[in-house]
Amino acid sequence: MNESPRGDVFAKTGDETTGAPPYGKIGVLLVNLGTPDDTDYWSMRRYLKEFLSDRRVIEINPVLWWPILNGIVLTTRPSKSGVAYRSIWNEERDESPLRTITRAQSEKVADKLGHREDIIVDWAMRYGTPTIASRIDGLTKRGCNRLLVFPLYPQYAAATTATVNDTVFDKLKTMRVQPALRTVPPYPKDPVYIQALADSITSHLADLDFEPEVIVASYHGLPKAYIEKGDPYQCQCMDTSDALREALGPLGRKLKTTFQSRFGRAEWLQPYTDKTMEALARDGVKRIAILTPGFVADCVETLEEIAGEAKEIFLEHGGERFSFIPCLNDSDGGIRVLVHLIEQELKGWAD
Ligand SMILES: C=CC1=C(C)c2cc3[nH]c(cc4nc(cc5[nH]c(cc1n2)c(C)c5CCC(=O)O)C(CCC(=O)O)=C4C)c(C)c3C=C
Ligand SMILES: [Fe+2]
Ligand SMILES: [Fe+2]
Repeated sequence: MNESPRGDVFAKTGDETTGAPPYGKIGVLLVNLGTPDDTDYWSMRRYLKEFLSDRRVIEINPVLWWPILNGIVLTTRPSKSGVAYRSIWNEERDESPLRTITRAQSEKVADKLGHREDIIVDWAMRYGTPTIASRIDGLTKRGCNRLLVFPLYPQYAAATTATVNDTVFDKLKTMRVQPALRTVPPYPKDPVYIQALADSITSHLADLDFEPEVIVASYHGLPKAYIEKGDPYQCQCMDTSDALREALGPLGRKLKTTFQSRFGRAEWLQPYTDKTMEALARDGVKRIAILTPGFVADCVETLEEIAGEAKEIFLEHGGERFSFIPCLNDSDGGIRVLVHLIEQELKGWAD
């Protein structure tokens, strides 16, 4: 670790006479939500336990939540979620799509910033591996005394963005020599992000053999109570949809916003995606396309819940054509968004 009392006096490329580590680089750390290491009961349970023990995610009093989590959730949910993960698992690499795509994003962003020898790009997961702490250790060992953390969420929720930042701050608390720190803020209306979404919709629709009557923008849900406590998440999702509608021109009139992935019995943000699928089909809508603009990478929530389950619901209730528009992932447009935001946040550090 970079914890020598010599701190800032290290030479840029390391000190050959004393063996002091290199110094003077900027670390960029992309962080997504996380993912289980495997789909069996115990791997799923370990992952869900870490995730659902996070007080930024489940805000119920822990004395009340602990017996529910250990008595009900962790006995039933791991098997159910394991089935969902198995249906989308990347068999070739034996890992979840979220991990494959996040790694690819990190590698492509590193390529794009390759002309900058002082920048090192890496990735981590908030839950599961690679951990944020291990990757901060890695970056500081490689000479990063400045760190830009990028929580991969366009819209801010305490359950996602804040918990990534908390974990970074917790790691820094343990370090004698801390790197200087910046975090990438949410970017719900960023023009490069909005244009990339609009382009991905128009190019996807151009390849379809049908014209959708409705285009659904489905965001991950959040308990309504969290919004009442101050999360700007719902407003930021609406901001994204409004900006996207404008960027799409006349096609934008077809755009409808919904919220997916309700968890537990409390009320979550509405309209719910699954109920909307049913209602649209019952109202006679036959053809839809659906995108998930709040997800930077495809994952179980988009590939299984939307491309799988939501499609089934729509078709079962009388819909005829359904097309899922993938996340921006490591597409040229997706990487352009990430690089643009990184360059914007590095101003003054790396111009
Ligand atoms: C994109 C933003 C996300 C918000 C906001 C969010 C809030 C949130 N999620 C849960 C519960 C679960 N989420 C699960 C998976 C999951 N969630 C997000 C993103 C957001 N979550 C992603 C990217 C993923 C996919 C991870 C992957 O590996 O593919 C799961 C696990 C899957 C399952 O069992 O269904 C749960 C559980 C809560 C409670 C919450 C807000 C309070
Ligand atoms: Fe989630
Ligand atoms: Fe889900």
